[in-house]
Amino acid sequence: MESTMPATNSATSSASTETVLQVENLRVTYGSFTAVHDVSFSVLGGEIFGLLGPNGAGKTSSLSAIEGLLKPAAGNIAVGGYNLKEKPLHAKANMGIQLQSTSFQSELTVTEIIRLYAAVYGLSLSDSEIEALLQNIKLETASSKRFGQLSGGQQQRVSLAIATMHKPKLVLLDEPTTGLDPQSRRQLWERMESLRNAGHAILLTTHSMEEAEAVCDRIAIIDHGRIIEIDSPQAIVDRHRNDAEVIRASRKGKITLEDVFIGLTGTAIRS
Ligand SMILES: Nc1ncnc2c1ncn2[C@@H]1O[C@H](COP(=O)(O)OP(=O)(O)OP(=O)(O)O)[C@@H](O)[C@H]1O
Repeated sequence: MESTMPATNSATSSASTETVLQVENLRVTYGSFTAVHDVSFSVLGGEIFGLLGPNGAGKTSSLSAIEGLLKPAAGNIAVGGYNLKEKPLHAKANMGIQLQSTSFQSELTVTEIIRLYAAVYGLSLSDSEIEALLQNIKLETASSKRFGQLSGGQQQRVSLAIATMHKPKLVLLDEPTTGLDPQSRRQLWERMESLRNAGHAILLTTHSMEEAEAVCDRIAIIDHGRIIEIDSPQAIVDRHRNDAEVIRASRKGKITLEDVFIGLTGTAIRS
């Protein structure tokens, strides 16, 4: 079993001591197939934590279990101190889940969608609060545009704003920047960092090593449903820079996180 205690490193300096998400011995099965084997990790307030892994490694299955969308075969998940099994409503009230853009009604305007989801969270937002929210995501001039008319980056910003409007302790993002251009990706990274700096815990899945290095304070590399490394990106690179497989994977004369990732998970294409 991996240690559930975060390693100490300079990248986690904004992290608080509050464990916002605790995952212990999580197991997810589909029939007789075990997709996630005894996965354990924790995420602190003020920390961005990334789950990295090849296709089919078990990232989405782990996230879905944490979101309460699928029932784990075994293990414990606690959010904000509330056990998801025993206090599901309390645990879920502490989570903000970024929905895919396709989940939103494309014919509604941005303001209508924000009002709709505010109501779902039991929030009543005044016009000036909605205006402030739109300003915050630089969409003040797009309030009456239909959601379907927004660019991918704008849709992602609305989606993240909705996921965080009830100020959840834990924010869950499944491949949040896939398909975005570099400008939109940078803006989203800045939003994540400001959430982190405001004390939220952020758990994201990503295939991007660049993203992991740029924004994640710590990462877990998951392969075949098991965590094989957990630490800050730099500490993981430093720990494996002399591994023969990592040196073999190196392409640019210096060891990158991607080289370590390939060295640890292999070069075989996953289904
Ligand atoms: N509903 C399902 N029924 C059966 N097997 C499933 C189901 N969902 C996922 N799996 C399998 O579980 C394993 C983990 O899948 P999961 O989607 O969690 O991986 P992932 O790391 O998110 O992959 P990707 O990067 O491709 O999104 C894979 O082998 C996948 O085929």
